[in-house]
Order: sequence, then structure tokens, then C-alpha cells
Amino acid sequence: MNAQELWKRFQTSLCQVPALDVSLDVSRMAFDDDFVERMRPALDKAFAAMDALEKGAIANPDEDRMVGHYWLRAPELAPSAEITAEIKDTLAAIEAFAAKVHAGAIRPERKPKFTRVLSIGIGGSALGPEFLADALGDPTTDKLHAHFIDNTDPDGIARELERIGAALDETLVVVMSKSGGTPETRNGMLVVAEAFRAAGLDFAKHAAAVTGAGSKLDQTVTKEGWLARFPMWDWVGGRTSETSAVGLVPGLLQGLDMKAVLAGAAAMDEATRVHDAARNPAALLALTWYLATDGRGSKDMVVLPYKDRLLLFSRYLQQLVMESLGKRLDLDGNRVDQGISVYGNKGSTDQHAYVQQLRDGVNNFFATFIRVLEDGGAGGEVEPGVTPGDYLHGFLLGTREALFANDRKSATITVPRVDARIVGALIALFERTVGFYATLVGINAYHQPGVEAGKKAAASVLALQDQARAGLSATPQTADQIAAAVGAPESAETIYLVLEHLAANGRATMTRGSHPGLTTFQAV
Ligand SMILES: O=P(O)(O)OC[C@H]1O[C@H](O)[C@H](O)[C@@H](O)[C@@H]1O
Repeated sequence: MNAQELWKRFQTSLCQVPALDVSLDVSRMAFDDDFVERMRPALDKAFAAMDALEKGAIANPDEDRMVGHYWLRAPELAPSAEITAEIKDTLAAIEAFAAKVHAGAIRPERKPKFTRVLSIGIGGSALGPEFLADALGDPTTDKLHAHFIDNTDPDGIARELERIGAALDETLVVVMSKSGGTPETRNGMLVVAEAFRAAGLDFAKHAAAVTGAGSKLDQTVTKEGWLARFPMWDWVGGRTSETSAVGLVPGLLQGLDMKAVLAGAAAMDEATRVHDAARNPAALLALTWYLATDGRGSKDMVVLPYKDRLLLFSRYLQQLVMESLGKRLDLDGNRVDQGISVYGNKGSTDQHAYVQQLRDGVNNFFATFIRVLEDGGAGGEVEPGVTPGDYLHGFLLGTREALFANDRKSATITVPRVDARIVGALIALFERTVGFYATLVGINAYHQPGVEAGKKAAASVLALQDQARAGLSATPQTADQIAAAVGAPESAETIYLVLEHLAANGRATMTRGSHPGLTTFQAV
């Protein structure tokens, strides 16, 4: 296809959302009219399923749940007056809480005001807040400085606590967990609570939570009398919870314009309710995913935002897309092994890392460029008439064309700038695209049965570690001997690995043999 034909295709296929000044260009996806026609029945089914979902159908059949993240930014569309009121009341309560914190009416034990917010959560209870804090925050003007703990890595937790340092006494901790029982989050909370105690502070007077009613975390909040607790509803999935209390609490405390995030998401929701793929960017994007991956994830999605503030977007999208679409079974119980792999950081930085392979190597991906029109920053010219932003934009167009010239497909989303409204719109665009795509390939996007397997296995590793520790004595023993002694001969390898870890941390003594089977362990 020559430049003139591409220019024509660009003009005829560009999907615009005037309310947001956002557009989706699929001209480099090799779309033909036949494909759209062929997909029309499947897409009509996806539109109907989405309409039903928004009206409160049980869209997550395995868990017998409604799927209501779209109501969070248009509460009047919720299927019951009760849900509408809950959404509105929660937003009002969070706004009031944040305003009191900012004014010092809710204050730490010893200081006049909170100056930092430390969010503890993982997965859907961390990725959205982390993305927004980085995309929209400004350390010089944020009302509270934002910190995150999103793992059970002791070193990672210690590093974040060191960054807070002496300001711990003016830090508001927000523990977020829908289930209220996620071990990584609980561990982060326990270590942080201990740090407060060690500093002579009452943790409860510095803590708030976002969690499901009646969860373990909810019970702790009540028992210890924390500052506040905001709800996570069972009809909001973790990976689609950025516009629920999960995003609102840390965002509003940091001072981000979360109302604009909600408004941007609502505007994108309206644009993506249209039953016409040519005018509905989420439907069109879902079709590109189908086209690019043969409807079975045969190619990876590389997300390339040319804007540093969007760095964490691909990490956020990894969970949204991969946890939603990565499914073994379809809705009828057939084995399908679905999914689309997502990765990416930012352009043009990635140009100097892996774009070589994208252009010349294995053709196993399609790219999604995010093009931001307004440059921001200090401006200034680096050459007569040329700014650093011109370079950034030039690299985007150049990379896109270089890829296309070598038969590498891409879609390009253009946004005017990175602000709260646009970030809300981007989140809503991908949420809806995932929903449409899931119907196109016949899977449940809203459950995550596979995650349980890893959690159960981890629990049995810890149980085995207990047994192995109990089996240690002053006599040197190999992993096989300990495994046999504790009645788990088939678990010698796991016992070897957990004891090696304990030894590295001074909780067992290890003498390495010439191979693992000859290595011995003793109690310290
Ligand atoms: O919010 P939580 O209940 O703590 O869950 C945090 C995360 O953990 C799980 O492993 C799920 O797979 C994720 O979807 C979820 O976002």
C-alpha cells in the first residue's frame, strides 16, 4: 500500500471521540471491510452482552456476580436505587474524609497534619493507584506525598519505610484489599504497623482501609478502631476498580482530580456504548485485537506510550488484559487456552532496547502506540525550530512506519494531553475493549480461577516449611532424610529449597555438599 492509499485509509477509518478529543487510528492494522462485515454478528452479540452487563445481568457466571464498574462513573445507570445511593454516598464520604485530612481536622497522633499517604495493596488494589499517582502527581503540589507497598518483599517494604523515614508520624496508611485476606497485603500491613509501634505510635490512629464488608481486614478495622473504612463491592472486580474507592481514596488524598478521572471515564463510556464499530473505539480496538491475534492470542500486544507519565500504563494493562483474557475454558466449558500477552514501557526509550527485535526479528506482536499531542514541560529548542517534543513525536511516527514497512501492524490512540480526564478515558477504553473482546472469543473476563492454584501451592510450601523446621536438629541431615522423617518423602526438593532459604537468613545452618542431595541442614 502506497503513501496515498494509506493517507486515504487513515481518513476513512479514523475513529474519533469528539467529546474527549481522542481518536483511534487502525489504518496500520490492514483492516478490510470484509473483516468488519464478517465480524458483525459476533460484534452484535458483544454489544448485546455489554448492554445486559450494564443493566445488571450476572456477567460473571462462575462467581454468580454482576459486573458494575461502569456504574461507578454513572451511578444513575446502576440497576437499583440502593446501588446508586451507595456509589454516590461513598464518593461523598471519601471526599469529606480527604478534605478533613487536608485541613488537619483528621490528624495524626502527634503532628498537626498528615503529609504522606502510604497505600498498601497488590494487583487490582495497587496497579491503578500507582499508575495514577505517577501519571497525574506532582511532588511539588500534591497535598499528600504518595508511597506504595505492593509486595511481601521485606527489603521492598523496608526501602519504602526508609523513604518515609522520620515522617512516619505524619503518614496516613491506606490498606486496600477487596477480599481482605490477601497475604502480601496483610504482611505489608503487619510490618508497617510494627514500624509505627516501634516509633511509639498508635497504628490505628494513622490507618484507613478499603475492603469488602465483613472481610478479615474489615474486622480488624472495627476491632482496632481505625480512622475510616470505605467499601469494595462484590460487583467490582479488582482489575476494574480504579474508579471505585480503591482509586478514589489514595487519589483524592494525594490531591489528584479524581472527579475529572470519573468524568473522563464516563465520557469514554458514552462513546463506547454506540452499536457501531466505526464510531466506537472500544469495539474497533477489540476487532483489531481479534484480527491481529486470530482471535486466539497468537500475537502479543506491545503498548508504547510516547510520554513518560504513561510509563505505568502497560503494567496496569497487563493485569486488566491478561487476568481477564487468560482463560483455559470458554463459557461452554471447552478448552480454549485464551489470552493476549501485554508488555511495553515507553517510547522512545524502548527504541534503544527492544525495538530492534520488533522491526527485524520474530513477528509475534502488534503494537499500540499512544500519541500525546501537547508536549508539556519546559519547551525550548534543541535545534532551530525543533524541540525535544518534536523529536519524541517524530520517533513515534518513524517507528510506526518502519514497523509497518516490515509488515508489523499497529493501532494508534491519539490523546490531547495526559490529564485526569484523559487518564480516566484511557482506563475506560481498555476496560470496555476487554469486555467486548471476551465476548468475541466466548470467555468470562471477570473471574480469575487460575490465580488460586499458585496461592494454594504457596500455602502448602509454608506448611511444609513448618514441618521441615520442626525436623531440624543438632545432627546434620540431608533434605531426603528430613523429608522422610517428617513423612513427606516426595517433597525433598521443596524441603531443600525452603531450608536453603532459611539458612540464607540465619534460621538454619547449611553445609553445602557437592550436589543438593549431599547438602546437610541443622538447627541453629
Ligand atoms: O484486593 P485483593 O482482594 O487483595 O486482591 C488483590 C489481587 O489478588 C488476586 O490474586 C487477584 O487475582 C487479583 O485480581 C486481585 O486484584
